[in-house]
Amino acid sequence: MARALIGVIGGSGLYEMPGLSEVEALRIDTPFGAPSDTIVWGKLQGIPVAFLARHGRGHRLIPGEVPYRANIHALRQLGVRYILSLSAVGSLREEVRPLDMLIPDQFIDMTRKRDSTFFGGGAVAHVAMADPVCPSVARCLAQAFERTQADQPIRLHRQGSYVCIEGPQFSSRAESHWYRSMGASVIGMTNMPEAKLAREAQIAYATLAMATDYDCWHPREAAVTAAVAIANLQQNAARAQQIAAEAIRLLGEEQPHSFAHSALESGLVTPLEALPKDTLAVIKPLLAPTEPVPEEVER
Ligand SMILES: CSC[C@H]1O[C@H](OP(=O)(O)O)[C@H](O)[C@@H]1O
Ligand SMILES: Nc1ncnc2[nH]cnc12
Repeated sequence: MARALIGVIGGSGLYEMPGLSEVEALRIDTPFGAPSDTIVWGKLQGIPVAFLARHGRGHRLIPGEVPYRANIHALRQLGVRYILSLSAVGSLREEVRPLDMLIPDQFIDMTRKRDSTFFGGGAVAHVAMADPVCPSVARCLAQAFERTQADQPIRLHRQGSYVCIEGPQFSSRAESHWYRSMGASVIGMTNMPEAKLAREAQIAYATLAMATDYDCWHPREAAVTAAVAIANLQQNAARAQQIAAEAIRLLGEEQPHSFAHSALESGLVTPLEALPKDTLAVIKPLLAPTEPVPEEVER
């Protein structure tokens, strides 16, 4: 089986990862069904990368239909240690202007009907989510932002809370004001339970969020529409891909240890020998330590 160090999950408007060599399309099966699409494996400057279009190429899956468990399980089967998530978001703060980028350091989960754990079926785990984002991966994204050229003055915000709603409808004005009152900076529909599952799979996770609109709270701006969000995202897509590529290079060079990599050491409550056989088969790939990738990568 192919191995990858870094998984890139491309969101709305980001259905491919340019610049990969030795590309292969992988169909990976998981106990939770198929991922959103084939996983595109390739090397970027010698670093093995697995790219997955969150909504499928052609944008076929609404946020609630994205098979989050299959996506994370499949990336983990490939040995992925770091996930870069690329996402469109609405801004809930005046200072986060449309086209700005933000690296969330917190998530608020307002989703209602998504499978959000690999555990159950006789296996109990409670992973820590106090700090859901890996600071090292977030730093690499921020450094990558600084190092890539912008043809327009886009600003980066290095922290903020991302509130994740069920969707697919955008929020009502009352909800938008409520999320602002919670202290959230940006709003989206996909990063939960993705970030929770990444933590359960012991993968370090961070998101590059691209503001496309002011949702519907702003007194002087029109309420968001999908067409406006996509149009604004398209303006930023090439830059986002450059940032991801540079972050991959930085992560590949540094391969930082993350507390996410040992999340189950303290999180798994049921003793391994007490796990039902079928359940063990499902979670075994999550428990295996992920190995740093040697300089000369073997496949
Ligand atoms: C088309 S705008 C709404 C859509 O975009 C975001 O998805 P992603 O995080 O995959 O970029 C948002 O969460 C909605 O799913
Ligand atoms: N305003 C918004 N609400 C939820 N998801 C979004 N993605 C982009 N803009 C959004």
